Amino acid sequence: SSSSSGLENRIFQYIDLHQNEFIQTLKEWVAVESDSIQPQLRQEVTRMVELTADRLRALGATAELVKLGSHKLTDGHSLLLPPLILAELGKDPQKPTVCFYGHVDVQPAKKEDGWKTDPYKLTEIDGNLYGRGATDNKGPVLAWINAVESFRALKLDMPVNLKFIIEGMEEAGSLGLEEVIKKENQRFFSDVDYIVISDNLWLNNRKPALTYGTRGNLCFSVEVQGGQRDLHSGTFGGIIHEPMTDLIALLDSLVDTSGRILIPGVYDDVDSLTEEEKKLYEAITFDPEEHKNNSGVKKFLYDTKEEILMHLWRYPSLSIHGIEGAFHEPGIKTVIPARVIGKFSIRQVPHMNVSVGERQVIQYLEDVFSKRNSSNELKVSVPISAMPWVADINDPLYTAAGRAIKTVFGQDPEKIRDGATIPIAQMFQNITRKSVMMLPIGAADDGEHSQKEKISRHNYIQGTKLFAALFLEIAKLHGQLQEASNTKTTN
Ligand SMILES: C[C@H](N)C(=O)N[C@@H](Cc1c[nH]cn1)C(=O)O
Ligand SMILES: [Zn+2]
Ligand SMILES: [Zn+2]
Repeated sequence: SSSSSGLENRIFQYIDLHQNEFIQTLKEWVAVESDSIQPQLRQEVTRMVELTADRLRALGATAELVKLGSHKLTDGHSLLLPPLILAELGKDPQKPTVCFYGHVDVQPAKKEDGWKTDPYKLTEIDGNLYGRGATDNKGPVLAWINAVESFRALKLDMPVNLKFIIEGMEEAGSLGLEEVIKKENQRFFSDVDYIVISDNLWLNNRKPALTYGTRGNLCFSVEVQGGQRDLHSGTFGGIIHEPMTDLIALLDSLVDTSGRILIPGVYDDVDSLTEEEKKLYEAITFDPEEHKNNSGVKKFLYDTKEEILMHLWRYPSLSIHGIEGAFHEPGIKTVIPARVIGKFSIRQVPHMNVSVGERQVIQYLEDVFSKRNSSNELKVSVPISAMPWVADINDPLYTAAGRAIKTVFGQDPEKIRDGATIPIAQMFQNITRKSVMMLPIGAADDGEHSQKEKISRHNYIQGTKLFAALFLEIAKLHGQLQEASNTKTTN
């Protein structure tokens, strides 16, 4: 771009010339089925974490693998968590220290789910790189690494010190991470100035974004247990309370047809809408039609840009995700399942409280269940509770990122929130008290968690440039801040 310096142009040229190598590494990473949800794939997640640590070490970083212990599965078994990477590159006290957070685990994906390509074989079609984890989050993690690699390959001094915190359990709620952050607050995080996360998407396909808020996620497992084994529906159908019927009634009691959550008290702590906030929504560039096309559905619950964005960002939603134990194969199996587990979650918003939400939901489910006079047993558990996050957009870190975006994309960023969750964001902010920013590089149509997940070649490569430009902007900004604080002290 015309606003970039000679140094930036050299780096950008290097990145352009080496793009096929960067894509090859992404291909190798996508080939690892590092699905953190399915227990039988846990070894692959650990392998992916180790691969990432090796890559960081090849950059010259020190990378420590921190053990996170184990967690309990719904069947009562314990499973080891993959280790967490804490890595460091550079310790110059004159330079600012930027900590990058990312994850290398992925959501489950099978070809039979309806993928047109093998989800674990990165495939380029019309400039898009399809594969599980391409955008969520292996592509952005690699883009950051590629940016560092470019400085090193050109034998350029890194303008900032770097730290990396890379995990393998984000998609399962970042299990074990909070304890490490608390423990490391006085050590690993003590000299960190800024924390950057790149694990969400732009709001449209062309305009880059800076994200200052996300929703939280409170996940529930609702187990209904009848007898000890599945039964023939001809021999027992009509004379017992069926667990699945109870579960469907419970799940059906959660939201109405307009998407409103029916659990009493759920909306009590949602921030009220101010006139000032309303204006923010009016100014945002967002095309509901384009968003609808990205989703593949015929109609949204809301029509206007403002209503849609508010219901994604500042109002809670409840989604039903699945039922364990139910017969789901093709054909009919005339069975009455003995034990079924329904899974749903609430995307919480500021200033809803996680423990209050838990209590409200459990109380409501118990009330609905007791009215059914069922002889079955109900058990509700909360496997994941992730808080919503909001940051101060006026923080200097956002200024630096805005400048880097302008340099690489030639336009100012859209300042957005996101309806999804990055469990660690609010924890980082609450525990470390550092500036936290989300700087996405994926476009709105990247299809995170879907059967068409991709990152475009363009966004992957421009994203790599963006991170390189960010290092330079943070260093400049830090110099300015330092100078300003020195002048103040002298005066
Ligand atoms: C936005 C991010 N890439 C993501 O997909 N986060 C997950 C995190 C999560 C929440 N509950 C369980 N995992 C998400 O928002 O679903
Ligand atoms: Zn993610
Ligand atoms: Zn995800």
